[in-house]
Amino acid sequence: MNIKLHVIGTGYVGLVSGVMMSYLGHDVTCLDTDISKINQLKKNILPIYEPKLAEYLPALVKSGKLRFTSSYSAELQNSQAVFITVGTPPLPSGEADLQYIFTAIDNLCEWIRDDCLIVIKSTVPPTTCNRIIDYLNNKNLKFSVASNPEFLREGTAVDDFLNPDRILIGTNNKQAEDLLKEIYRPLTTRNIPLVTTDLVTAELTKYVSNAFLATKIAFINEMANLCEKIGANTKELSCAVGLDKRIGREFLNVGPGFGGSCFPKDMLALVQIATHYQCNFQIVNSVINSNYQRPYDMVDKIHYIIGNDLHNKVISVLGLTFKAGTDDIRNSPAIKIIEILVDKGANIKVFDPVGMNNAKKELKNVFFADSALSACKNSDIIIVATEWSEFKDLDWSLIHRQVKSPVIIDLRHILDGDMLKALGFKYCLI
Ligand SMILES: NC(=O)C1=CN([C@@H]2O[C@H](COP(=O)(O)OP(=O)(O)OC[C@H]3O[C@@H](n4cnc5c(N)ncnc54)[C@H](O)[C@@H]3O)[C@@H](O)[C@H]2O)C=CC1
Ligand SMILES: O=C(O)[C@H]1O[C@H](OP(=O)(O)OP(=O)(O)OC[C@H]2O[C@@H](n3ccc(=O)[nH]c3=O)[C@H](O)[C@@H]2O)[C@H](O)[C@@H](O)[C@@H]1O
Repeated sequence: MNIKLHVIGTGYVGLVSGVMMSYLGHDVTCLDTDISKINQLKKNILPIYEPKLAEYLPALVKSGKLRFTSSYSAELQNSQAVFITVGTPPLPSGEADLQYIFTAIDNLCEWIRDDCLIVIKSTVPPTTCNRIIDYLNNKNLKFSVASNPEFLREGTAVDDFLNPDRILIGTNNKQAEDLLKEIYRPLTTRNIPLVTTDLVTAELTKYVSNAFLATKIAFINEMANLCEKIGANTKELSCAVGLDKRIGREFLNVGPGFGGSCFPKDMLALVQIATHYQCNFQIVNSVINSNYQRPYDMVDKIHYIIGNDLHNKVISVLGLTFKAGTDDIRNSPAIKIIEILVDKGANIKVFDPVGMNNAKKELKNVFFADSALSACKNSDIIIVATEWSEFKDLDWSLIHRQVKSPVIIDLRHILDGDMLKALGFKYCLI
């Protein structure tokens, strides 16, 4: 059965969810108050870089099953469910800022029909849905509210949407549950697990999942520090440890620390939630502190290799986004490392295959090269900060001839160290 839906917010989650729910057969209107984004989308231009998404957009728009708008209007009266996917950034305290959620709710209420289901897909602290219900009740409005947290990752969002490990829906009434089950039926008929819970359990599950994944990363990064001192091979260690099914290989890749718009903010929000309920979260706090320290450790390593005085040193940084496959630089460890190095007086040359435009808005006093090769010219040290696969395929022999000093520090463990050493590079891992 095709269902009429609105998706509020066309960011990394809203746009993917809107496009893909339309692909599942529903009639979807994506609404964002950012007019420039909507104007681009109306011309079939994606305002974000997300692999595969562009393959779906034009045909769905042409078929009339996917529409874009920048205004809350009477068109909302057609919708049976409205998914809210606006941002929930951290306040200075770390608590999630819910202002965008409540603004969206205020705007919606004027238009949606009485039986419309409001679905919160944004990551929100437990009890938020109940708070929304109380807020609506105080205005004498009786809309149903459901929680449907999203687990997709940037860079693989389309595949993650179509093949999730689970779909999670939190509801407090059967009609809401049934409608959400119907919306996801094209996926659940393929045996994708659908978990139903109450509202607060669904909301908390999202934070616990992100916190567990972030903990795995911080844990292996800490172990990598020991590997380096002892002379153990971190990559082999991660593989061997991860082969234990109880542990699992995923999220054991050593790197410069976790970044992105979610892990860092959700860890802070979880601590705030725990504190509110007088729970002392020692593990989560340690993970936050350990990850905060990580870029500084990376800079110490650079000092160790090329000396304490960074003035007159040319440092080439390959990769600016918080991970490969996205143009998102929010909380990117690469950006943090560069900022620390700039403060120390280093000359920084940078290149990223898709993140340059976003980085230009953020980074000051660095040289933006137009290719990886050009970024590496006359370099004293090359830092690989994001795991873009194209960095593996660079002409390293040519780069070797053009650097001042042939040193590479591979923060992502993606390059072929033996090949680079054979070319004459000093190849360092973390
Ligand atoms: N980025 C990701 O990969 C994932 C994010 N999440 C969660 O999803 C939520 C959204 O995250 P992103 O998509 O990254 O955010 P984003 O910042 O990319 O997009 C949010 C969008 O909402 C729009 N917006 C804000 N207020 C609005 C309003 N009142 N009406 C209509 N549009 C409005 C903004 O213009 C923006 O386009 C957050 O809670 C996040 O934690 C969950 C899973 C994955
Ligand atoms: O709530 C969210 O926003 C999303 O957050 C993460 O997705 P995302 O941030 O897009 O990307 P990840 O692949 O999880 O990477 C996060 C960070 O951890 C780092 N990472 C990841 C895996 C690893 O083994 N090592 C590692 O350092 C990445 O480089 C990146 O900086 C979760 O994986 C998603 O399930 C969740 O929906």
